[in-house]
Amino acid sequence: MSRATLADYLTTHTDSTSLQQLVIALADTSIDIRQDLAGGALNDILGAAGAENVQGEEQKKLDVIANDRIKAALAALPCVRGIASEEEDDVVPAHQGGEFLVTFDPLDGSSNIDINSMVGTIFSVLGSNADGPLSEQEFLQPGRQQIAAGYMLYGPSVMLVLTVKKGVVMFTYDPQSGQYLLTDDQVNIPADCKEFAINMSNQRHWAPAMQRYIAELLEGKEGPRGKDYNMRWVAAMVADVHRILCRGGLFCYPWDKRKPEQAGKLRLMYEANPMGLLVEQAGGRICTQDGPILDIQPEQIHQRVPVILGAANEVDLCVSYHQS
Ligand SMILES: O=P(O)(O)OC[C@H]1O[C@](O)(COP(=O)(O)O)[C@@H](O)[C@@H]1O
Ligand SMILES: [Mg+2]
Ligand SMILES: [Mg+2]
Repeated sequence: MSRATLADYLTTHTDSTSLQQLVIALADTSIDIRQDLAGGALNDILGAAGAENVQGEEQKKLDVIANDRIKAALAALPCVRGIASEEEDDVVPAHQGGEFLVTFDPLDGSSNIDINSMVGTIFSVLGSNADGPLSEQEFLQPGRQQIAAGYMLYGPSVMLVLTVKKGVVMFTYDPQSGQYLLTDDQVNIPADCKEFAINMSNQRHWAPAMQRYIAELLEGKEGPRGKDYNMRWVAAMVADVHRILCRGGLFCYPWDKRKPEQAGKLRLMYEANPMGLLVEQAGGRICTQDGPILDIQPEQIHQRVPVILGAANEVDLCVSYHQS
């Protein structure tokens, strides 16, 4: 059976050759990151890098390696005006005449590296008409304005999942041909589900509305929801969202009272917005307890948000509990 390559898909689904080049460049970096990961301890990629990122989180060696690979690949493209990364303190200028801004989480789920479990790279593409020196202000666009978004998932197989706002498609890396080949063009998140993902160890710290919503799921058939729910938690948003794009479900990373001043754990520009565009393009929903994430006007590039995403009816119900 002959399958479309990533390049074939891009040629037929976007008129912009520069966007095509940009996505191909990101795909190419994932092949290098895959090689880094494949050697594991043999490649000396495990463990801490010995530094913290701007958000005070310990950087793993692979956070830094992946960040440097993606930064170098994007900086080489004339269409890229600037980048913002979870692992960079400030926005990084590339080419002043470039039309795209790229934000990314070079390695999501980095606590999984040392246990040889799933990780990924998440990216978002925004436009810019600005000229003159790059500013952080240009990046502060609501998620709905994204031009494209996606992720590469490094699991038993390597996958690239993409939206150019024409639905969501999944490609699987074929080591024999060295190409990403189209393996799913019918990605859809059903409105109802029987599976949820949340870090239950934080339960006692959540807002009462979130505690009530999850408690009712746990009551199963005997409770108000009248059905049993299964639970999963990979500790890498990229892998949890991938499961939801494959077989439905709900994912939450809510606000918690240990750090009341911090809106949530996940990053708006590197995680929530790109995943949000994918989820909405697949028919799902993504919200904070107050409403749609893709409508949030960002105030700064490293901003965090609480996240409730996946099956539309579950997201709506969970949000409604916070409003009563
Ligand atoms: O360890 P916790 O609190 O369950 O958090 C897991 C969450 O943290 C994250 O790993 C954060 O991502 P990074 O690895 O990019 O910092 C999410 O992917 C994931 O959902
Ligand atoms: Mg992350
Ligand atoms: Mg990361």
